[in-house]
Amino acid sequence: MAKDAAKPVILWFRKDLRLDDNQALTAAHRSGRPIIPLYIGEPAAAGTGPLGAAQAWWLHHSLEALNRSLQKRHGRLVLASGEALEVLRAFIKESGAEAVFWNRRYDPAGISIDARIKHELEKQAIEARSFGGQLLHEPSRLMTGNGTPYRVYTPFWRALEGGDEPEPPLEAPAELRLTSQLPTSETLESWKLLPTKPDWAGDFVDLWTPGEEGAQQRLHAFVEDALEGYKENRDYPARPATSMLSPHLALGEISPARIWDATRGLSQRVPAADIVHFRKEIAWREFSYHLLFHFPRLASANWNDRFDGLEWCNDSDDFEAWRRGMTGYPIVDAGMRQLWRHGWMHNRVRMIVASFLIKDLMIDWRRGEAWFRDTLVDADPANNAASWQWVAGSGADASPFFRIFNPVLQGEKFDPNGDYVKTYVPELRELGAKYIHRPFEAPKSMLDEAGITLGQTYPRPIVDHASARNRALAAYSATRDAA
Ligand SMILES: Cc1cc2nc3c(=O)[nH]c(=O)nc-3n(C[C@H](O)[C@H](O)[C@H](O)COP(=O)(O)OP(=O)(O)OC[C@H]3O[C@@H](n4cnc5c(N)ncnc54)[C@H](O)[C@@H]3O)c2cc1C
Repeated sequence: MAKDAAKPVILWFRKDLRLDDNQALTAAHRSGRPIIPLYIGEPAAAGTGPLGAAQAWWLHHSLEALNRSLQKRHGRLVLASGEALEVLRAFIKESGAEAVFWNRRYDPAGISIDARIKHELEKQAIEARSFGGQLLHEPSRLMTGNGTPYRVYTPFWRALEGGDEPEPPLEAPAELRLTSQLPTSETLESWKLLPTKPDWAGDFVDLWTPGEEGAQQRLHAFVEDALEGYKENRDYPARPATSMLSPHLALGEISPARIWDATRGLSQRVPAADIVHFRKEIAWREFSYHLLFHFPRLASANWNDRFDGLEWCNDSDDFEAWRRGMTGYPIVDAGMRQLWRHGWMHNRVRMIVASFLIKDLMIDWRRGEAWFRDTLVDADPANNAASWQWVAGSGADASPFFRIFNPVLQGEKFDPNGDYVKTYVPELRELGAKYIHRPFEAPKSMLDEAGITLGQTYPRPIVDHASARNRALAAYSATRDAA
């Protein structure tokens, strides 16, 4: 159907808060039609679920940054809240737009909302076009030889690595033709995305610069300074060794194709092993989305239903101690406090704290997943659920349940001098490396010298790891027997 080139196209931003490598934006630009850049605050009840508090902070700043980028191109972002279809219909009516373009999202709720919207708009003869770009490849692009989805990471990675290269990223259009009469926007302040009393996000700004410029800077700095040595260093939480791009990816301020592209042509300078290992992590994100897309129940149900019979303890005091970083295991407490302070946690430590919650405390992985969803600036429906299920042992290609991290040995291996612990658990700062991960074994004289009184200035362990491990293995074995 021929469309009137003077009629605007609504560019609906979602988890793609960028102008760079934005397929929907480029298509809207190339259509020659004036653009209405729109972001819709969709209510949790519409199916998308509530936005986590930490990510709400990020979203506020990211929308401001996107607005600034649009202002540089003589436009601005229009904000509206409500059910997406209703909002789009109102804007279509007001502006006379004949088309709506967006980039696809791949979480189950997003998919069903978008499918319905597309159907309804097309019924009204509105052109509704969706594009890729949140992932390197569409989740159905890579399938096993039998045409079924992958359930194991390594063959998935081989298919990704051996298949076609991702499409080269698109440059942001230098100029944009935006409608001269933009519809009225709600104010960002009225959305109340920022915490007020108390402002627990005060330290976030020390670490993060939301928005696509911040994402590009982070990528550049990582490729220049940390990619070399990534394979070895990435497991040590005290080293600034990983990209910290996850929150930027979560809201689409940078595309995976742009990141992938930045790792091309570096083989003269950076060992291939580091480049491949970094790409493999990007591929874990692809794999998580592949799983969520093909097995939507991954988000909330045990992927392996054998785990449905596992008897959880779900003790509320233990859960609270874990959330607050007061378990008496320094590496666990450091991780949980890093999460409070910066809305982010190092991957190695995420694995340790998740294992501790699930196996040492026997608390259902879904409670941990929900807490992470609320507190992580990079909360991501696919990565979060897939990773929690990976640690629990209930997921696809998961770590076996009986592989239970010892929080002391993990700390000693990956934070040998205790630098990471000392950053986030200052009350242990004066303790030497020998006992920093096991203060409960330190001689009293040494604790006195370090100003530590166990049970007062720092907690005693809330569980004994060896007994907790036996309890977990017994619970697991009972499930197996029942199966
Ligand atoms: C219990 C648990 C929960 C997690 N929840 C999330 C989450 O909500 N959001 C999230 O983005 N990641 C999650 N992860 C995965 C991982 O911890 C983070 O992606 C990573 O720490 C982000 O730091 P980075 O950007 O510096 O990673 P880098 O090491 O620089 O890796 C680059 C990118 O690759 C992807 N990536 C890296 N590791 C993984 C992984 N194990 N699984 C999937 N993708 C990965 C991320 O997109 C990351 O930004 C979780 C891991 C665990 C164990």
